Amino acid sequence: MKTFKVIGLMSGTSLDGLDIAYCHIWRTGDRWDFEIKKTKGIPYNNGLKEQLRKSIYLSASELLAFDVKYGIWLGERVKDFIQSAGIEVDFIASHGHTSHHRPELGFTHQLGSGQYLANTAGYKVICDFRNKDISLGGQGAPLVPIGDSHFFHAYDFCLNLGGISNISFEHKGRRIAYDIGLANMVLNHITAKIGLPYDDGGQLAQKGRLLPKLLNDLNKLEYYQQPFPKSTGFEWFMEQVVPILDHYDNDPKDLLHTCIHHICEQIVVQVNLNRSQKEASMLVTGGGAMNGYLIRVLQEQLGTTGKLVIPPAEIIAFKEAVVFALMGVLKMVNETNVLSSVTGASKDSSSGIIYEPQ
Ligand SMILES: Nc1ncnc2c1ncn2[C@@H]1O[C@H](COP(=O)(O)OP(=O)(O)OP(=O)(O)O)[C@@H](O)[C@H]1O
Ligand SMILES: CC(=O)N[C@H]1[C@@H]2OC[C@@H](O2)[C@@H](O)[C@@H]1O[C@H](C)C(=O)O
Repeated sequence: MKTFKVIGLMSGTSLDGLDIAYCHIWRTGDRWDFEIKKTKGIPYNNGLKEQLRKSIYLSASELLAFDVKYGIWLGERVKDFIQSAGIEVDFIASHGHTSHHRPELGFTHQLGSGQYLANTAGYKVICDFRNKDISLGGQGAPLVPIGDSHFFHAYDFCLNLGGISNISFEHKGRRIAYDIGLANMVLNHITAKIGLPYDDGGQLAQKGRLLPKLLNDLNKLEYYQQPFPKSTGFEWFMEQVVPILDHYDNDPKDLLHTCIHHICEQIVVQVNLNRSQKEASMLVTGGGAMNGYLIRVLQEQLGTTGKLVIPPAEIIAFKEAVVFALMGVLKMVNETNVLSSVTGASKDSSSGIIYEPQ
């Protein structure tokens, strides 16, 4: 069976930068397996970070122009990566960067023109992995659970602590997954006010005190009561969460401390609801796995029957890029890469649009 040599590209909601993962991916029985060969994280400079953050407010023509510009930027970064690594590549699978995500209105949009990316890098590109699922009535997110079922099925739960937290697990033979709610997006929002990109290791949060009223206000957010399938993101954060935070003029340490307790409480609610056995292992990835204080609070709240597994740094940071590489492979072989059990679509799909370099 062929081994695919693929570059996966991911730019997540926390806006820290572009993740590039070059992997080998091959079939083994009913599942697929992977090996990460080389990775690179390219932090966004402040200008690009702001442009991406504000892309939701652009006019239609500005958005389309930025789509092209960012597609070319992706292509240039990948071209440099391939040249300096001297690697053989079959194709590029690109998530892009989500500017708009409104499944209830029937659309989602990831920036980074596939055609311009293909032309600039000089390789075939597969992108736009979310829209087909939305057209089938799904949330178009989360998509990474297909990777959990192939690559990380040994764990009872997979938890990703990115800008938003999401969880994935098997239930009666079907994979279920959804966005739980807040994670680094809210923590970064608080540290931005004191000029820090993030709270390294959760050191500031650790020194803070709990604000019970804020904790209660956050726990009461309507999103937490919604049944899955569900997904959320930046729009929800800006519209529902920021107005709550605006009422609190407290020491950032106390805000961070309280938000970490809130993030962990919501995770534990979901784990306890979906635990089928007393002992449960949970793989933790995404930048939040580097937040020592958050992980400590989560472990305390889960108790001794919940075993958190923190994988090597490369998996923590690049798991999503690796899974988009897998999604590209599955599209190329016409196998399911979006699970309707996760997204709520009317059927599974093999999603992604293919662009040949011109
Ligand atoms: N050493 C650290 N200490 C505390 N937090 C950290 C550390 N390293 C990374 N983070 C947090 O992780 C964030 C990046 O996480 P990640 O790259 O998983 O998010 P993302 O992929 O952009 O989000 P999403 O998966 O929601 O799209 C940073 O913005 C920061 O908040
Ligand atoms: C629409 C969108 O970009 N959603 C992201 C976002 O960031 C985390 C969470 O919200 C998740 O639903 C998703 O990303 C991951 C990669 C996913 O689809 O699995």
